[in-house]
Amino acid sequence: MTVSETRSIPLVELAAKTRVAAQKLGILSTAEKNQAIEAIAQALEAAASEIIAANEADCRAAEAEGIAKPLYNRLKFDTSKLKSTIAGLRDVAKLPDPVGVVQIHRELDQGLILKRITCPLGVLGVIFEARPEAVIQISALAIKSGNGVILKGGKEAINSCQVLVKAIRQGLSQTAIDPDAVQLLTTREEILELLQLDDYVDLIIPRGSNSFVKFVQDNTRIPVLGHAEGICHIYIDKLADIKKAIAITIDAKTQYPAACNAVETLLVHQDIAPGFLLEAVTALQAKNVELRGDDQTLKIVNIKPATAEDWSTEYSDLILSIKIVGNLEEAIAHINTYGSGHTDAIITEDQATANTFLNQVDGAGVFHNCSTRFADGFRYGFGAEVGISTQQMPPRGPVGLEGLVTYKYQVVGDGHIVETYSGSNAKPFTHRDL
Ligand SMILES: NC(=O)C1=CN([C@@H]2O[C@H](COP(=O)(O)OP(=O)(O)OC[C@H]3O[C@@H](n4cnc5c(N)ncnc54)[C@H](OP(=O)(O)O)[C@@H]3O)[C@@H](O)[C@H]2O)C=CC1
Ligand SMILES: N[C@@H](CCC(=O)OP(=O)(O)O)C(=O)O
Repeated sequence: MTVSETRSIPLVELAAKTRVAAQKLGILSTAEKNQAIEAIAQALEAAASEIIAANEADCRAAEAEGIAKPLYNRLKFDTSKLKSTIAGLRDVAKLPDPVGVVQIHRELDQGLILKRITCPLGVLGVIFEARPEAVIQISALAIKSGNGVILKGGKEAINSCQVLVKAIRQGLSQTAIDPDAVQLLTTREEILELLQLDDYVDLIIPRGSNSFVKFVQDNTRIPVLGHAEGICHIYIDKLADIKKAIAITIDAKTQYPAACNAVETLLVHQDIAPGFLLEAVTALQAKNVELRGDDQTLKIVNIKPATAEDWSTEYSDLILSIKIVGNLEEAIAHINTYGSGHTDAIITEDQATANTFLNQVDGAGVFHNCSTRFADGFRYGFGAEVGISTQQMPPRGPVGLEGLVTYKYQVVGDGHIVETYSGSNAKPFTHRDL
């Protein structure tokens, strides 16, 4: 039985309760929020066997449905993943509180003081794929940033999500935070309903395909922070160190092929192509990567031909397309045409070439001589991430605590009026930063 089937109240009431809980949460102290995160960590540890059993049930069902191996690996939530996710949760508790940060403190005139102070957004609606650790990471980030959250995970992870949210709410019940601050939805129908609740939900974060993110944008008045697909590239420059290039390519493709920051297309400078490709293809095939090349590549190595569709495909699997380019400009043009603004890397020992790439590739992450798989909130020191924003406006890339707060301007005077500062005798502002 799903949570929605057992839910006794309409979604609008559930969202209203989340909003009330979030309003109380938003004004709690850092210590109270950190205590709540620790209580969740302990509740998850206590529920470990139930969590693992629920996930095993999800994995069995997904296997019976013939889930692809990389997606199965993303769904699988074993003891070691649980332990590392709980460690990440405790890392979030150690991070500075993103709420109440004074970003601007300025005297406008004597006794008239402006402050810009960060505050929570309110209630977040986060829709994500079948990745159980996302439940824990997003809940922790929401709590620490003072926000309520309504979660919806991928259908394959339904049992895992239910048990995890049950444990999180159980943990919260021992703390100053109302468990209603964290809610779980389980069906697509509920998402459609959620999108209409602009009186209760302040931000929708869809993690999914471009078409799903667009669907959400087209069907809600709530602001949307899109986390869409990752068509990530690695450009192997003519002055690349071949050893580094191969190690980075293998990592970016095979370390977690279903992740959105895995590489999908390799662009290779024509001058280095013969030497690099012979070695790289052997190494990639040894890791069971299926390779698809353009006409130039096929002249050097015996792999499948790529079609035009390959350049705009996110495989989420052990498949990699390869294209030979004449120069850096061609590589940048290809990425800016077919990429998804997620993460792209250049491998080169030439700093000037690297700088041109880092400046001219338009994306949330531009990397030099390292794997695209570093695009991740935990690895950036954010403790965890809500996901990786692929939109142009901030927050962009891995979204951590700072991406979940807004700010307000606080102005304190002592009877000050604007009339004093206008007209021919206008008093000048001091505009002095304090
Ligand atoms: N940038 C980022 O941080 C992330 C990007 N992605 C990208 O998302 C893409 C797809 O990932 P995938 O695993 O297939 O996830 P899906 O797109 O299949 O699912 C993601 C979530 O969206 C829901 N959903 C999908 N379509 C609809 C719809 N039409 N109406 C309502 N709900 C919908 C799913 O619900 P249900 O399961 O119930 O069908 C699930 O909860 C990939 O390109 C991946 O890179 C994924 C995660 C993070
Ligand atoms: N940052 C994460 C990947 C981001 C993410 O959520 O991707 P996805 O596997 O598409 O759900 C990681 O490096 O594992």
